[in-house]
Amino acid sequence: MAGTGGTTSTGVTGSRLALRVESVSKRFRQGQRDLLTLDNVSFGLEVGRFLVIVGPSGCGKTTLLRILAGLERQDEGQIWIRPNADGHPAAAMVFQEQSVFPWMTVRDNVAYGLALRGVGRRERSQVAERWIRSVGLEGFERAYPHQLSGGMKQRVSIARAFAVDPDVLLMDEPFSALDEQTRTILQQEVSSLSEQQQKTVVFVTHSIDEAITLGDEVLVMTHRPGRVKRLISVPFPRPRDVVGVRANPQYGELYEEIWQLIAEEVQHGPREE
Ligand SMILES: Nc1ncnc2c1ncn2[C@@H]1O[C@H](COP(=O)(O)OP(=O)(O)OP(=O)(O)O)[C@@H](O)[C@H]1O
Repeated sequence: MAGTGGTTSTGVTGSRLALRVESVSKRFRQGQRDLLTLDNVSFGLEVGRFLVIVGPSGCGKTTLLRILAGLERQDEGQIWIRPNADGHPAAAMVFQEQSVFPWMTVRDNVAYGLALRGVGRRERSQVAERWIRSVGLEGFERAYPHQLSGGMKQRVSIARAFAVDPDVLLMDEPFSALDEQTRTILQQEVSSLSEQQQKTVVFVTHSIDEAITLGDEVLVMTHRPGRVKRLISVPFPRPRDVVGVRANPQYGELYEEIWQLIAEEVQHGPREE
């Protein structure tokens, strides 16, 4: 099927690469055997680009993100993330589950990563309060997570990730547990904030809609073992209106293209390993 948005090369050679994944494979021990989860995955991403990874359940999306975050180690291949000159962390992760600490106030949750880096109390508070405002939680600085809605807790997680000023944001289905309105509002905020702050983002989702509305590029993975099936450019410029983009005729074409790619994988099932 013809690509509506054009297929990009997995071997990006631009001089401003933010990260590169090269021939990465990963096995997990399951019972008596090693299960190949990621198989020879390679792609590159330029600074400031928003990459969304989609693929059938269990194809290794979270595993790939965890490898990028340094939480898991690949068996083969290499990961390169542009070194950060000012000592800020190269990458920060926003998880699927609400990962805020229930015993900390909103301010302390947002400042947590800064405290780990040894930033002084005064600066921590200033930075945290700025990010609390940016994600629309002004007035809730002293609130505890149990006093917040699910959407508000995810805003805290997002503010915490931005507050440490990482070059790369790794987001694992951060909106999957939210209602549609809250999800749309947070999609717009993450799209706008990442664009304003020139962050490079790797974002995992099950939603084709979310992939197209947020992504500059969509990486479609195969069924387990996960491989790169297609890397698709989304032709909509940013800053982007995440609702307005759905009215673009190319949105429907891209949706159909990505749906077909995933459906092929789901129908074929896992490969021999
Ligand atoms: N620590 C682990 N030990 C053993 N197997 C694991 C471990 N982590 C992941 N796996 C296996 O690796 C495979 C890929 O898991 P992963 O969570 O990366 O997939 P996914 O594409 O993110 O799935 P989903 O879309 O359902 O969230 C699954 O078969 C899973 O059971």
